[in-house]
Amino acid sequence: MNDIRLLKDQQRDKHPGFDSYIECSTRSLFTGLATFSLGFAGVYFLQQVGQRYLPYTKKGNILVAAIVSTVASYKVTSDRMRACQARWMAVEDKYSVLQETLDTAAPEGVASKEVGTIGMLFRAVDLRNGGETVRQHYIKTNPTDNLLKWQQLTQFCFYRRKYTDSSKYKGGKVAGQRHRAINNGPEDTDESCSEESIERSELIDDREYDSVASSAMHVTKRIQNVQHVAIIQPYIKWGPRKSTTKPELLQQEAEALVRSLPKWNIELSLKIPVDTLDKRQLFGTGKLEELKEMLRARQEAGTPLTCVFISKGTLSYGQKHTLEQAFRLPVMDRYSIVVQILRLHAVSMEAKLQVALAELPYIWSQVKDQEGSSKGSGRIFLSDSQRQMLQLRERKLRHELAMIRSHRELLRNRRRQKNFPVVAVVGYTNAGKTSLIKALTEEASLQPRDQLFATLDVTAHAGRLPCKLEVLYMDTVGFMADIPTGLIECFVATLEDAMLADVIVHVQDLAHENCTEQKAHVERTLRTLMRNGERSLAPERIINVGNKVDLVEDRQEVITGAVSETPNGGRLHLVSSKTLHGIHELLLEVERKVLQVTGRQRMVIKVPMGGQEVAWLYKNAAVTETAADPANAERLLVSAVITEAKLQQFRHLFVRNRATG
Ligand SMILES: Nc1nc2c(ncn2[C@@H]2O[C@H](COP(=O)(O)OP(=O)(O)OP(=O)(O)O)[C@@H](O)[C@H]2O)c(=O)[nH]1
Ligand SMILES: [Mg+2]
Repeated sequence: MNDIRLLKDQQRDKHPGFDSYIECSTRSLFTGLATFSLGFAGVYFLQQVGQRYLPYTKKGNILVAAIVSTVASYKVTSDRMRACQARWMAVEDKYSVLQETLDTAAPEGVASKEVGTIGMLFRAVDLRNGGETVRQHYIKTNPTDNLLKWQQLTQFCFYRRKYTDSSKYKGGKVAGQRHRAINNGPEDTDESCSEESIERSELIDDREYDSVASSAMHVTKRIQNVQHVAIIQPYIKWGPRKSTTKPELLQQEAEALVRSLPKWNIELSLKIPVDTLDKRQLFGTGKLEELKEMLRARQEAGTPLTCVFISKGTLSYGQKHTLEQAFRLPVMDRYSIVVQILRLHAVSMEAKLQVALAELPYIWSQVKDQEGSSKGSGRIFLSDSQRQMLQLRERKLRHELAMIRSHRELLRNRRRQKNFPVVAVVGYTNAGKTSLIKALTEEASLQPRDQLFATLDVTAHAGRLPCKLEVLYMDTVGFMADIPTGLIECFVATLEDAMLADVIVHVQDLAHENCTEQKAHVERTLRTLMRNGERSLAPERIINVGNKVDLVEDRQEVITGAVSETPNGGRLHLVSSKTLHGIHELLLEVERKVLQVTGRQRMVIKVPMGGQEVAWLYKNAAVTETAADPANAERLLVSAVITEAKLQQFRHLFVRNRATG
């Protein structure tokens, strides 16, 4: 008995529509039974009424009634059962939109657990007829897709299974190369196929890992399907754990996170007061019932919800499980939504590896919660080999990242040798960091986007200061409050460059209602980062910039408020990266700070025409202008920005030589 219950629980976990399917089939059977009884009684009665015209015996009457009612009951039951199956299929489809995993118990033949993209289709239906049902279902649910596409997809599956069967963890470079070629399409096959890059791609494109990750977080690599999301922002109304940020603003941020994912539509957005964020079902029983009812009513009214986003940093396994059972929809938290955004926006290999590493603490915490809270059944329960896979993956990711970082260190040293002053641009996500760098450097290729975490790679962009000195602006990953530290820690290393920069520009979004809180959060994080780093957050290295001033021009109180919040008498530079208002003044300030912090000075040096001095200056200082000396035709006036050390060297090499010579 207990075994059956356990089996049922497992099925429930794997198939969210299981319960309603059982319910629906039971109803169908009873309806069939009722049809039989009523049909039998009805036909028998009619025969009795028409006895005069139907001259056969009572036994004959019973036989006719039994045949007619059996046929009717069979028809009703089978129609209803088919409807139940169709409903289950639809529910499975909705659920599996977020989970591309495939039942490991899939029968031999078409399916393999390596199949990713169409895993959800395989999962939803019986495969025993070689995928024919799948094909029918696919064509029915995707009327715009043709058979060709279906064939391509199945081929893709077969190839993937064929070439990825030799486990990536056992080596097998050739298999890996093919796997990668298939995975990324032909355009990627030209890429360098060095051992390192292949190994890194294998780490990123690991189907076995993907199935664990998608069941723990509901995240996927390829966001192809439209999602209909209900956002619920819980907030503590009273007490010491009450957030300093207004719930409306938290809710807005949650909405902005969802809007950062293409094809994700917000169908419903609510903020709900709670006593604590730690309760197993998060909300009070009455509230939970109300929410369940509301979501159900929405679904019935034709709003096709596909997931619920509870805007809390991390939900424990127990909370997630309870809420998923209650809502009958996948539930995501801030961590998993941010991971989904990061997966989407990660372009460089370093960013991809970092996102991959950022996912692991979450999966481990869910496994730990699950083991602590239940008997161990359920979706993300890990087998021993999956645990080993995760541990090995973590080690490999750390190793690869360390390699990339040592390369980054090399680049940093090279930059130092070249003596480029570095200006890091930091700030809350979406504050306009990329836009500001675009305005400062006039680099057309930069693409600011109205999305959270649009920039995930630290990139350097050359720009010229008004004195013609060349500087490097570093674009960085944005900060965000209420993101678990485990997630951001992985990106901290990319911020190392920013922390070691000569000058730090802190961009603030003046048009954002929560500007003050955002600023405080960035400063807190910077202070923590600096504590671990080599340099301090001295005020002379910081330039505070109030961006998007064009959006608040008519709201003087916003500007006055922001200016008065700037600490230690520091100035807040009001700019608009869009209209370029205030950009020139900001450049002058960057120049002033760069010269001050790096000990550089602007000077005009008289050197002999055609001498070694000019070449030396070009190599060791930033020459901004040269002109003939009006007082002496044999001399040249060289305007340069030069460090104190280089100036001493120049004096030592040329001035003393000249004096002695
Ligand atoms: N009106 C106005 N919009 C701006 C200004 N600066 C940036 N934006 C807009 O703000 C949005 C975010 O700009 P980004 O430069 O991508 O912001 P970011 O800080 O780099 O964002 P992340 O990389 O996602 O952290 C874009 O839609 C920009 O067009 C400005 O001065 N005025
Ligand atoms: Mg950016």
